[in-house]
Amino acid sequence: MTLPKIKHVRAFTVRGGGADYHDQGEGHWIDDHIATPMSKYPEYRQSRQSFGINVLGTLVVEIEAEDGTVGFAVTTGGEPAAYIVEKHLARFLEGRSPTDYEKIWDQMYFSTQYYGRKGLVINAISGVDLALWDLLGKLRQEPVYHLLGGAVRDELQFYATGARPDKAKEFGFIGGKMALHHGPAEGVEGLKKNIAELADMRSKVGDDFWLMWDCWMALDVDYATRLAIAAHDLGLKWIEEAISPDDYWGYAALKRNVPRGMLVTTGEHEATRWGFRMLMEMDCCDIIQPDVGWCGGVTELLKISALADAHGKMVVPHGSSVYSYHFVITRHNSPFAEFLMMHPGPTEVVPMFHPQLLGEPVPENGRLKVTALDKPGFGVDLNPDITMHRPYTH
Ligand SMILES: C[C@H](O)[C@H](O)CC(=O)C(=O)O
Ligand SMILES: [Mg+2]
Repeated sequence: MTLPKIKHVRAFTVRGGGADYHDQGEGHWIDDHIATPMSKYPEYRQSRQSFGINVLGTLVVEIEAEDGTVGFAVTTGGEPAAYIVEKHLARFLEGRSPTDYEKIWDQMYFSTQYYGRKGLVINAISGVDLALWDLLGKLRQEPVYHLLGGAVRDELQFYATGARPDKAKEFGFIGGKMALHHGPAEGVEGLKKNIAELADMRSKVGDDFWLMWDCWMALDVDYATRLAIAAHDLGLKWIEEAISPDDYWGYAALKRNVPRGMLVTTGEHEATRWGFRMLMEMDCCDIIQPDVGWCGGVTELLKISALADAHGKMVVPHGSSVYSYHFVITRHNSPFAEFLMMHPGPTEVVPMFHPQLLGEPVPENGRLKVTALDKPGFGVDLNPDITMHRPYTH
């Protein structure tokens, strides 16, 4: 079957939540004194927005085929990513068949390698790749998870990330991951406060509910080791992104240092098969957490996950909403998924990329039936009520 060729690629920016989920209003749990690599500067300790965590905003990529069918995707990247898509990447798609995603990915990656490889450029490539898979699904009238090999189970199971694992337990999630609030610059006092918060939450959720810590790259190996040892009796299931994503040697040391049974996880700020290969060959962690919108998109994630499978590692993508769900349901080594609680409290379950997507499924009782994904492409629409801006054209 010959599919219509790609006619046009467009890139837009959007502000306010959605794929740039750190772009939230005041009083949100996601910006409340969370430990970061910038916490050593007291003036940037209370709020991540103070050092610019939300400067980029959301990137929307639309790919229109000759028959008028439009695939789209959202990721983090905003205006600079829109420039890269319009001025550089679009040339590798227009006039081509949407079936040629391997060649398109290869050309996007190698043509930008001299200024790309990780970060913003790979976010832009991911956005294009996801929009391409959405288009392919729409043209073939099949959900993306069919195109990835089909479901290996009937439903997705989720853990929730947010400040209220006790609420997450009530909502039926299998675990709760909290942001760590105090980093090394807050000394022993801060470390004690961290442990007290974990102890308080453990007393609320009971012994068997998973509790995890997201350290958002804020620690060093020594602090992370001391924290892990202190948290062991409180049943901490995993310690996430404890140190800089560039410090593969530190992760390998941390994995050797943590108490038996505690898992080390990382990878949400890692990209491509080559970055993840490093994490695996150096035995840096137990679970890798690629963000589908930041690691290179679905085309690259398939390679990363095959590598992880061969290394006996689980792949539990970071956030990524529907882009993660359509992948996780197709992989045996992705036994559960993350749900980022975007309600400010967070005391309600709301769609992760609200308000940008329409029809975005949310877990019920911590689960999502595969049938919730049974729509063409990624199964979501762009909300026509959001204000989109197209800063560049080509
Ligand atoms: C809560 C974390 O600091 C971050 O905002 C989200 C994240 O890293 C995750 O969901 O994982
Ligand atoms: Mg994380």
